[in-house]
Amino acid sequence: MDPKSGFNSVSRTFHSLRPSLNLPPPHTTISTATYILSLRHKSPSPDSLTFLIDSTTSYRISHSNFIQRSQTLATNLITLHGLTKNHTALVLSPNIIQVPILYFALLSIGVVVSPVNPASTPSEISHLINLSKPIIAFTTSFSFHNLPKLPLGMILIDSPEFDSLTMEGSTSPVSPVVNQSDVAAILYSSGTTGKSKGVMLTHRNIMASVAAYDAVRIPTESPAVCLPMVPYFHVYGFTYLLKSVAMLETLVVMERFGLEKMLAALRRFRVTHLVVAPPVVVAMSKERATEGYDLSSLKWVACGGAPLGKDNFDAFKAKFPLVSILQGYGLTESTAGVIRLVGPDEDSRAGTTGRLVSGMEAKIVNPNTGDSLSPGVQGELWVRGPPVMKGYVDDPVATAVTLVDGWLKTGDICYFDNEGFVYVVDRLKELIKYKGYQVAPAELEQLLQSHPEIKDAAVVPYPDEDAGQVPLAFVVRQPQSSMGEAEIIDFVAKQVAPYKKIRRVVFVHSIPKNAAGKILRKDLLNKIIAKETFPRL
Ligand SMILES: CC(C)(COP(=O)(O)OP(=O)(O)OC[C@H]1O[C@@H](n2cnc3c(N)ncnc32)[C@H](O)[C@@H]1OP(=O)(O)O)[C@@H](O)C(=O)NCCC(=O)NCCSC(=O)/C=C/c1ccc(O)cc1
Repeated sequence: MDPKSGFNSVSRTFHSLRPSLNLPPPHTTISTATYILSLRHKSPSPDSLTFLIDSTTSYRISHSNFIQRSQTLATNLITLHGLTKNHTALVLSPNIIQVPILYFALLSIGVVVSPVNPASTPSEISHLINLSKPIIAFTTSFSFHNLPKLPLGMILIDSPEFDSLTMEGSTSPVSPVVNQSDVAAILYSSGTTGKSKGVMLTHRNIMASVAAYDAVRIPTESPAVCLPMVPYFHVYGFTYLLKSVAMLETLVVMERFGLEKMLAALRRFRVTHLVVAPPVVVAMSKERATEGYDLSSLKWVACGGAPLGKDNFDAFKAKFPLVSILQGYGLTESTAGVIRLVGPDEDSRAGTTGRLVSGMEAKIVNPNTGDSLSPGVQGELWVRGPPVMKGYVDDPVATAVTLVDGWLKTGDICYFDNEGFVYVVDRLKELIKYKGYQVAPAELEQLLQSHPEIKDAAVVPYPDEDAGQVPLAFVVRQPQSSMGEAEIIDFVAKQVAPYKKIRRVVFVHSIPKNAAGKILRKDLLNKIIAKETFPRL
């Protein structure tokens, strides 16, 4: 293996250059929660250290109180609500202080956590429920009306009843035997096409994700104060908050993004680590956007979920030269970040998303020939290692297409340089990334095609300065139809979560397809970008 790039020219595989993972032997019975608690002894901070701060009320929960509450909750969920190992619990909530307590409690008793975006519509939620078959739901007073009845009902986590469940009753931990190979969480991803799929992540997958942070942990004089401005219902926020338990960090919890609210919280709580998707970096970099805010505590911005353009990186660095931007790359299917930049030494490398995290291998594969390619050559990124998912729930076909001999085919076109840094250059899979969220064109196309006045439709990613990409629809109307753009946008908006909304419509006479009937999305997109106008094609 070349020690500089990590490339083995015989196996044609890239290997991680980071320190190795510290995981228990795979057959030991241990839950993610117990594993995370075992990592905490490495930190010098006392247990009385604050773990959670509600950014609105400033209410605080210490690390020791967090553990106590999640253990009390776990016991009560078993004894009072009949939850047992291998049940699935749906969690429909924005980022509120109760969510980390709930996740940790469920993981400790082997109940499968299944978090869902609370902005989802009832029909989207029904689809996810059909996949993961939860027995109980945990939600808030704002979202409960979107849920159907489940066998063990629902618990409102923003209620006094939930507070009692976390504080009253036995604190003696209940510990069902949990195998590392047991499913710990089902998160949702579009995969490469169509409707959402349930991604099964095992306890070991999540342990590996936390262990990768642990392997490169940099000792700090005072504990990190982190503000994850990403949703806890996606894998990025989900794993970030778990690693913050392991590393005895402080988490500032903010329910919804607003630039000024976020800047005020950064200043007030002396945040050192901000965790975001690119639109937040773009918003902070704009002229005068941060005027009047003392952000001198900020040391690191972790940025993932979508690529951060070089111009955006440069604009941020010009404004905040002392803040390190550490990009990362990961998928729900890889239990979040599998490629990351680490430490201040690597942050000056604009354009790269980092190096393979501990324990990972990768290949760059020519999508046409299947050949594994060398450093400097572009191809599809395949990754293999302990955080790679078990598979998609009840979907052996999609699983077999995506996982080949343990290799996860990412659908992203990348290359490695001679020092093991990865550059993401294009996307093979047909996905739109709106503000770091996945939007599957096929799902929107099916909705459009269900309208009686629409004869055919295609949806493509259209570049957008603030959101990264927005869904743009090409629509062929029925001959007598005179429906307009607003009507079409509204028709779709009523049926999908807001991040999936169609943002622009172009009327055309036909949709270009190949001989097999596959929409030629790139052709449509290229025509429009070349012309920069929206003519009838
Ligand atoms: C903070 C963002 C960037 C911006 O927030 P926002 O502008 O308020 O928008 P929202 O995303 O909250 O909501 C989308 C839309 O829905 C609307 N909305 C919202 N909730 C409502 C409501 N309850 N009622 C009504 N309207 C509403 C909201 O107003 C907004 O409308 P619009 O302005 O038209 O876009 C937000 O979009 C965001 O957190 N995005 C990140 C998503 C994310 O975590 N993606 C990661 C997926 S997993 C992954 O890729 C992992 C990568 C990874 C990589 C490296 C690692 O090391 C680790 C991990």
